[in-house]
Amino acid sequence: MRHQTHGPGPEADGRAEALRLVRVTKTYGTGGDGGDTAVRALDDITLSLPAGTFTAVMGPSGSGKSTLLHCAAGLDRPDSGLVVVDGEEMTGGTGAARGEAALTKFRRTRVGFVFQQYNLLPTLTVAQNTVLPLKLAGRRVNRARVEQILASVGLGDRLGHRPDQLSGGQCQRVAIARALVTEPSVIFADEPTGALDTRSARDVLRLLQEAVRVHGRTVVMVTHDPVAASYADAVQFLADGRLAGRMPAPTVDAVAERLAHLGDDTLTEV
Ligand SMILES: Nc1ncnc2c1ncn2[C@@H]1O[C@H](COP(=O)(O)OP(=O)(O)OP(=O)(O)O)[C@@H](O)[C@H]1O
Repeated sequence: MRHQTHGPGPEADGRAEALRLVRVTKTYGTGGDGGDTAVRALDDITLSLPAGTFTAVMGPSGSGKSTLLHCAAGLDRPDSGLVVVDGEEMTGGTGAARGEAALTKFRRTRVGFVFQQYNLLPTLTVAQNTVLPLKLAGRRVNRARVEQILASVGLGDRLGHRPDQLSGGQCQRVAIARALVTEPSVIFADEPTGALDTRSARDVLRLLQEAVRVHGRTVVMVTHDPVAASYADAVQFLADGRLAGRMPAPTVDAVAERLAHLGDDTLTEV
């Protein structure tokens, strides 16, 4: 089954580039290249995502998905290579790298996040959690606009509730509203449906599609679930820290089949 977004596909010409990674490398641990304890989580990743597209990132455990997301989102710094968001270099391993404060400011205006565990502040209401990124950025809060966004994620009647009064699916919908409120170029979602039941997961995935189709955002989502990936315009596969193919218009079966053979491909490539 394919979950169409009805938006333009990622192959459409003439669209701005929302995210570009150029030769991004990230190694954890010490020992340098070839060292015993060093793990090369990302190995020379070059990737371009057009604006207004929904991409799922998939691969075996340890293949570098979270590291890719974190480096692309400016939550972590690559050792080398460039990350360009909305035409502007966010960070790099060279002298062009931004300072921490500038990077934080850049993140607040250009990117949004949706995490598996929602990351809502428990003492704040739904409305307060949603406007938090605006407050942190010192931006004006347009109350009507916030209410409109919360209504669009089905929480128009829950503005005063706190996270412990909500279901997991509702919490994730608050997180999506929070990611939309700053009107970022790119929304990064790390296993956004990992803690949800099937129905809540479907609602969240449809909202991510709407973020692309209605709000014009670019969504990059890490997932283990072929069903979740089938909501995206394309799947980018990773294996051993390297890109391992791209699948446009993914179906559940095709994604599952490709995942099952990712290791084979890696073997035949070396
Ligand atoms: N902070 C860290 N310190 C040391 N090694 C790390 C760190 N973070 C990740 N790694 C290693 O880097 C590699 C890639 O990890 P990453 O978490 O990006 O993979 P993943 O594909 O997201 O895995 P999973 O699907 O299990 O979440 C793995 O070998 C992992 O052990």
